[in-house]
Amino acid sequence: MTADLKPAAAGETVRVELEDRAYDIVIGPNVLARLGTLVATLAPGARLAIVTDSMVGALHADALREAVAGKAEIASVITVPPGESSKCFAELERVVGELLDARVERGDILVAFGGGVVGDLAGFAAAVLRRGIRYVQVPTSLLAQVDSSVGGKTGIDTAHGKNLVGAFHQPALVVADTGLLDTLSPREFRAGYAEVAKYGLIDDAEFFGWLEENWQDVFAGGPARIHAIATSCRSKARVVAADEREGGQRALLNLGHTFGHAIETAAGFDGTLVHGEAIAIGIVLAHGFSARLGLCDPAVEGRVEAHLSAVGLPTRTSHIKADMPDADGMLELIRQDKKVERGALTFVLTEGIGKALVKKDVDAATVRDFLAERLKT
Ligand SMILES: NC(=O)c1ccc[n+]([C@@H]2O[C@H](COP(=O)([O-])OP(=O)(O)OC[C@H]3O[C@@H](n4cnc5c(N)ncnc54)[C@H](O)[C@@H]3O)[C@@H](O)[C@H]2O)c1
Ligand SMILES: O=C(O)C(=O)C[C@@H](O)[C@H](O)[C@H](O)COP(=O)(O)O
Ligand SMILES: [Zn+2]
Repeated sequence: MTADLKPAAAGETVRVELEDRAYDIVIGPNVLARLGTLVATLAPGARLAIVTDSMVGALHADALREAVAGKAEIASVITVPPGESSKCFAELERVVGELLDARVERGDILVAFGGGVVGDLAGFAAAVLRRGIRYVQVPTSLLAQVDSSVGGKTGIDTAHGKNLVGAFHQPALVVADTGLLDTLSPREFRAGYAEVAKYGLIDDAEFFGWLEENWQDVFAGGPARIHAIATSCRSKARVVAADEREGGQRALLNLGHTFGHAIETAAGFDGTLVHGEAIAIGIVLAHGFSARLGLCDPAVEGRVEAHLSAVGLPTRTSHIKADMPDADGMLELIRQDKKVERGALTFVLTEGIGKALVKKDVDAATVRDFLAERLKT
């Protein structure tokens, strides 16, 4: 462990600079204990409505109750089933109904206590309830701590694809207690790691190199893990502050997602393939496709795949399902991507490690031919 990681061991606060909607991401071990004080400062007298999933609730709801005891009243605790299938209209309707039953008011605060599924669903409920109430993200998975709790993308999936119904609604605060990750399954930790590696691949080759050297320490916990989470949050906060609604450079955070979301949708939202795993495959495909278009050296894909595969992530569709749609079927799913403009495809591609770029007007037939080849591997 290098000496420069020591200050981060105690944690760090990252600011998302968004003028009157700026907020802090408080990162570190035991920061959950500060939640009551932080919320009472943010909104004195506000009641809290907690949204969680049954896995996180069973493990950590008591700690959350303790953290807010005497500081803020809990109006309601709403529990959804764990997993991607909860990001749907039916669960949204149920959550909103329970919030209204509890007479949660505009001045109250919703607390999204869970992984990215709870964060996206609860954030969307907060965006639409009484035309918008404030919410606090308390992310409990690695993926949620490094990505989904920051930036205000909220929403649900439909049969047409991922995140197709939603809203931009920034949280008022993010409290990422890194100690909560100790109960996360190795599979879910690995899935979140795909989004950590993504930040290095977008624009920070040094961070990617550091991950290649130190990923085992990140998995083990301690200062390296906190360093990886804080570095990821700083990176995302910078991009979101510069382009909140994805008019331009925020699309870089979608590296691996055009292929990845299509693969995740094709696999069904049943847990066969979780988001981070689909993104790992999508990241490898994005690098391979960049090489195919002559944007980068083919060796780059090999380096990326070697790292993701070393940590235990899937990197090929054949690892997952025998009955994936064919290349035409995948292309149809890709056409639902939110970056499509006037029917033309946009991909986040790369010129090398840490050199991602947004490429518009990508030829659909070239994508189909590339996929036809790759879906066999
Ligand atoms: N809004 C965004 O910017 C953004 C960014 C990335 C991903 N996402 C979305 O996030 C979702 C994926 O998030 P995820 O990977 O956190 O999945 P998730 O919310 O399904 O959590 C993964 C699993 O881990 C469990 N879990 C969470 N925290 C735990 C803990 N501390 N201990 C034990 N178990 C725990 C959950 O119950 C669940 O079973 C996807 O829907 C994806 O689209 C959104
Ligand atoms: O915050 C962003 O912007 C991202 O693209 C982060 C992604 O990791 C995340 O999966 C996001 O939900 C994808 O957004 P979408 O707009 O492509 O649905
Ligand atoms: Zn993602």
